[in-house]
Amino acid sequence: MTLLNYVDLSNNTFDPSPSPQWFWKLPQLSALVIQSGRLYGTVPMKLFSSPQLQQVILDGNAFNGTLDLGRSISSELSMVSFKDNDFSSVTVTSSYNGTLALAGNPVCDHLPNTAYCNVTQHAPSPAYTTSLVKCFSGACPPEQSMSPQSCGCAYPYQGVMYFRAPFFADVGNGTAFQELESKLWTKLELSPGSVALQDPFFNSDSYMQVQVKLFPSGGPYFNRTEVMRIGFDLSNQTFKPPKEFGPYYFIASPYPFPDRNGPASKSKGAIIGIAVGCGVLLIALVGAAVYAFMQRRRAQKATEELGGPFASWARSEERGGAPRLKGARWFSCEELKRSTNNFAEANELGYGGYGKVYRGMLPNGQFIAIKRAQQGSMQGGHEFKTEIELLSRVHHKNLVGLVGFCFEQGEQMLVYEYMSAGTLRDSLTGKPSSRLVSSR
Ligand SMILES: Nc1ncnc2c1ncn2[C@@H]1O[C@H](COP(=O)(O)OP(=O)(O)OP(=O)(O)O)[C@@H](O)[C@H]1O
Repeated sequence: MTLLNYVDLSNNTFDPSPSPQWFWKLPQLSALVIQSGRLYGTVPMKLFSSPQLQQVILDGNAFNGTLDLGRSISSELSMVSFKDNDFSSVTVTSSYNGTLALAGNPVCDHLPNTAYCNVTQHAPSPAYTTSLVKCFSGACPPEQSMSPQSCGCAYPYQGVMYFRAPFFADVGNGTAFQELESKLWTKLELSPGSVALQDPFFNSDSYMQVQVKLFPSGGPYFNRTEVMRIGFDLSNQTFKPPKEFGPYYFIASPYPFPDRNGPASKSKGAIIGIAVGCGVLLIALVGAAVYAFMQRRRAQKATEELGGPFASWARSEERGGAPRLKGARWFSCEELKRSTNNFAEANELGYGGYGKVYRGMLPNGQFIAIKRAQQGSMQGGHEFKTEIELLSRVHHKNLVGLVGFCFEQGEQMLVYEYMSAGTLRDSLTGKPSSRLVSSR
């Protein structure tokens, strides 16, 4: 606590209370600001003799009785403001040369024309703004401003300085603001005159707000390092303003670096880098497309080499490869449909455990018997393959030879040589064989 030098407790909802003891027990205190703090009673005289004290702003409270600054007023004290309190009298010695503001106290009913009671004493002159008269007139493009040093347009580093408790209330105080300008360009290592201050005013928090513009000296822009350095010095309050400005904080505006303004302002190196990168990417994409195309062609060729049925077999089968057949071939469903006139009823030869048996005729005139598996007798692909491999190997004069098979579109069909003489039973019973009904 003893190290506190700046106290601002304004606008809090404290319980109404008299002046706290610590008011005059903080040896380092330089500014005491409690506006609308619900304080009442008398103000202890000791407060004003605190050795470091420069500023007392206790507006909007309910202090009453007599305001007595005492006889040993701190030589540092320059501002005492008790506006809108209930003081009925005031005692101040001639040794005090600073500002005393008492507007809004009953005492001013008796002393309306004194400087203490002048309501407008805070703004006696127009707000200070850095002069550009030597630059004649002339407008700058958006985001640029005219430098008071070179009179040229440039991109300033700018922001707002908030002085929380300046020791003066006159926003037209040219001497103070010129001192601030000079300290800014000196401490921030800028060219003399390259600082512009604009329209200082007291905001609703009673902070003095000043728009600050700092101009580059070697061109229209600051570089990143300079912006970081200046921004750090102001934002972290490494920069110390003249004493009468008191404590402050700084809110910077974003800086419009040249690379934000589009590709035209990008460096040559960056453009070359981007172009090379795009070229490499394009070559890689073309290479990938050619490779994919070649792979597809190879896959198609391999499929064609495998042959229709075996390719189909390979697609539908996970286990095993194409069947190894002897003298039997693959038929497409379409081919067998045509040969039986779309499996016409008239071409049915019989019905066995496997399913219906149809008579058919191939385009070369060969008759065939087609055993078409019905739903219940369908085998797994692997079993079907094993069966046709086995059947294709069996050749005997008393056995019907396997001509081929069909395995696609959910069909399993075995194609045999057609026995025109019918079955053994037919021969025994003397039943004649049926006439072939062909689609042709
Ligand atoms: N190669 C063929 N040539 C002419 N007709 C045939 C031929 N194979 C079968 N058939 C006819 O189809 C009918 C059914 O034959 P299929 O061999 O399917 O029955 P199956 O003799 O009961 O034997 P399985 O029970 O093993 O299927 C036979 O009765 C016959 O009339």
